[in-house]
Amino acid sequence: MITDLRLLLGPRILNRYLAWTAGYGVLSGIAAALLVPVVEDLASGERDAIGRHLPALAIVTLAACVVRYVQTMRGSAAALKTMSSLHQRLGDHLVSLPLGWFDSDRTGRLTRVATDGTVMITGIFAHLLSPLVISVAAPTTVTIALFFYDWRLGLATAVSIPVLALAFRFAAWTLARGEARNHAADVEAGTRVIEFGRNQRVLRAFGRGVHGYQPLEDAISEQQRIRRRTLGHGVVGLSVSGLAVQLAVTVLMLVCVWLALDGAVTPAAAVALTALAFRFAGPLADVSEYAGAIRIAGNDLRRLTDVLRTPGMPEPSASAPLTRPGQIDLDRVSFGYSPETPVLRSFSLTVPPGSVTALVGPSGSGKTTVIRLISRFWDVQEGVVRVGGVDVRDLRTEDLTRQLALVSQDVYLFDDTLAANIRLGRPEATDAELAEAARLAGVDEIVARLPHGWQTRVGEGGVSVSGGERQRVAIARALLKQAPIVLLDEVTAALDPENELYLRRSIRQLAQYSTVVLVAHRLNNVVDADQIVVVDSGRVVETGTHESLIAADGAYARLWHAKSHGQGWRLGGR
Ligand SMILES: Nc1ncnc2c1ncn2[C@@H]1O[C@H](COP(=O)(O)OP(=O)(O)OP(=O)(O)O)[C@@H](O)[C@H]1O
Repeated sequence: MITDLRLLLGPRILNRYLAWTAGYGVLSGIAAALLVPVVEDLASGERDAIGRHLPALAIVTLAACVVRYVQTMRGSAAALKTMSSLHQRLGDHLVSLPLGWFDSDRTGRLTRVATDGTVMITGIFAHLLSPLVISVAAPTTVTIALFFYDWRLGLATAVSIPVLALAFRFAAWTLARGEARNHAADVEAGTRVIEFGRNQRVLRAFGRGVHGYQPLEDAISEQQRIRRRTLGHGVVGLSVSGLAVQLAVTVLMLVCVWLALDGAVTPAAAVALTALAFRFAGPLADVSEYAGAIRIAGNDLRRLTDVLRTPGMPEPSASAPLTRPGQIDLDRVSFGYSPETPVLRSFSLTVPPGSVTALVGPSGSGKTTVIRLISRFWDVQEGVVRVGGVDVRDLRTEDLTRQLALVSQDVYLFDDTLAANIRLGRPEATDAELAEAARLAGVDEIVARLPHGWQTRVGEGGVSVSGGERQRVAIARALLKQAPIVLLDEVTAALDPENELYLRRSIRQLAQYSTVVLVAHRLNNVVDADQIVVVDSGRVVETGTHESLIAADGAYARLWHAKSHGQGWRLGGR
């Protein structure tokens, strides 16, 4: 865990904090140990004796107060730094991860880590680490001091330490193991709740929204079962460690009584030593709880640092200069989402600057994958993808995204106003530019219909506007961005004639200053393209204009005729 904390805070801050905390623990142990000679001095009845150890106790107590102050301030600073840097570092790192990393299970775990996990980790400094270090440092100091009074008492204390350590380890282990199980169950239940909320429409359409959704119910009952079991195990662990502490105190008290009866220590010292034995055991009783809580927080910390250690896609420190602005090349690209199932095989394609290129082909042939590779959501396994003449791996993410505007079929709108959602493309755009993009994409019509016009919030995911309208907003985003390359991934698939009209108008506008790559199912949307690329089973099987491809009477012509006869997609005699 310390290694994980170092990764987050840097070694200097953490080591200094630990040193101040241990220093406070040692000083408070010394202060407690000094009580024995002070009590002996008082019991001696001599006036002069009072001044023998009292000043030392006062100095040590004062020093402990100062160290405690510094230690608390450093703890708060470390907690604040952790809090502020956690989300920042997590966010920075997440954007460098390939999109394949974000499967639904990981998203559920990430949600937990980014919310409860970060709070727990911040709490390590505020509530956990310092009591734990103090609970260990103070009793260790007391044990050493006890050796100075009487080696038998020191020995009894020292012997009890490994027994107590074993009991604490056991308690911490039961708590942490239980938490790991709880965490897995919480993630599963959380993921199912999100799925249930997001997919209400589908569930209701199939009559499952009202009568319950079995995977969610199963996940919740499993979560409850695991929590009950964890609670039981945790109680056993804490009881064992509590019992061990009581046993240690009893043994130490018996040794004190025995030493007093034996005449080895005065009765006053025996009373003070008994108090010291309690001082030794008191903090230890808390150790198992702190250690358990620290282990639990440590689990969260490990999950977070696991995310931070997941290698992102490598990035150069500076982007290579663009040699052919607006051009896209895929040069003998091979790619599969998993190594055993290749999706693109030696795929080559050149999209000249300022042209409109349409990718067509049967479902699952790899068209969307081409768009994703151009956007560098994944890295290719073989070959090169070039944007503006440069390998996308030689461009920094911000430089690559500046080159591209991507509109996909499943548009996500943020729960904000329409204006804010469109401005996502280019926040610094003027109001006039925003209005023009909105007009071209037909968003102004939506605005006129909404109760608060431009200021209407569209709800999470854009629930208060229709699918076709969301599509228009996404097109407006792309228009406003004025990127050199626009990628449109099956944007026409779910559009009614009115929305499609706006889309065609927008594409014409985009084509005036951008290279446009369009994945299309409806062939009537591609007839005007400068270049039509027919993709089948991850390969380019034909390239040309609508007329030349019809004349060639190949795969495209078959598609075209099949469509004309309402037979759907079919290529290469399949
Ligand atoms: N994230 C993913 N993980 C694993 N496999 C994927 C993923 N996305 C797509 N695939 C698979 O890759 C293949 C190509 O998918 P792709 O979406 O590129 O095809 P497409 O031609 O765009 O299909 P469609 O026209 O139906 O959208 C398909 O077999 C698909 O199942």
